[in-house]
Amino acid sequence: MPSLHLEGVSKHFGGLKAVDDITMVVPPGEITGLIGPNGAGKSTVVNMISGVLSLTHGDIRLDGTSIATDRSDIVARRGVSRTFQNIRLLPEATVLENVLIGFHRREHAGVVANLLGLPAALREDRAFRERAHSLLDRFGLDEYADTEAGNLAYGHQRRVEMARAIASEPDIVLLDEPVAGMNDVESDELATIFRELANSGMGLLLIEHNVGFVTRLCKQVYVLDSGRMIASGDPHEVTRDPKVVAAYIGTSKH
Ligand SMILES: Nc1ncnc2c1ncn2[C@@H]1O[C@H](COP(=O)(O)OP(=O)(O)OP(=O)(O)O)[C@@H](O)[C@H]1O
Repeated sequence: MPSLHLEGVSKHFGGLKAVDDITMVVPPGEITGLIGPNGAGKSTVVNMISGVLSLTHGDIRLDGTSIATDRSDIVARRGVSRTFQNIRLLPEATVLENVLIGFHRREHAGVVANLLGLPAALREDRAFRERAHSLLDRFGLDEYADTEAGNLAYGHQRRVEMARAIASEPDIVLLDEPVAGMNDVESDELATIFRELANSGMGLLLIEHNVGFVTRLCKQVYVLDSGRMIASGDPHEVTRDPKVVAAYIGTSKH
């Protein structure tokens, strides 16, 4: 399973260095954390990895191959998938249909075969539906398979987004604040799923405000503040680092 490397990555918006020369690794089979106060640059990092934003400097490599200039659909096809901080489901499509969209990367039968309804496409469709149901089951959503996604409670919508993100069996998945707005029971359930995904070999990058959640789950954590990487390493040590404490209570010098 490949790992993801960010090397000297920067993003400038005019004079603002939203991300400034950061280097980090997301290894396979592990949950890696990316934390930092509001405006630190976390979403900008995710947007650069996933091909939504271009880089000002630096390189992003997946298994040694640069993906830094790839468009977002290519990045997804190469095996890097993501969820969004603000849920992006098709609200009028059913939960099952939303998850089926996630299989796009693995579609082999081809667009023409699909349009003509040829047997290979039909078989693939059946296989995808079965897998989508088992994913929904894993996320405790199967009873909602035929419900319009927009009618689900917020916490359930977030789960649908995660099911869709892992439907393509990505090598790396970027989770942008997955437990925001969830209670402890819901976040514990997700923590179990995240551990299972990592145990299956997937590399997870967890972007979170909830430092306790990150500390419990991650082997390695990176801390951003005003675009700079101010600490990285074991989460228990990093969260005691005076620079990190200062950044979180807003006393860091910029
Ligand atoms: N498209 C943009 N144009 C100009 N500035 C931007 C743009 N996107 C982000 N920024 C700025 O870059 C900085 C980093 O923002 P970013 O959203 O990456 O932070 P964050 O750590 O994800 O914050 P939060 O935790 O609040 O989501 C902020 O100062 C933000 O205002």
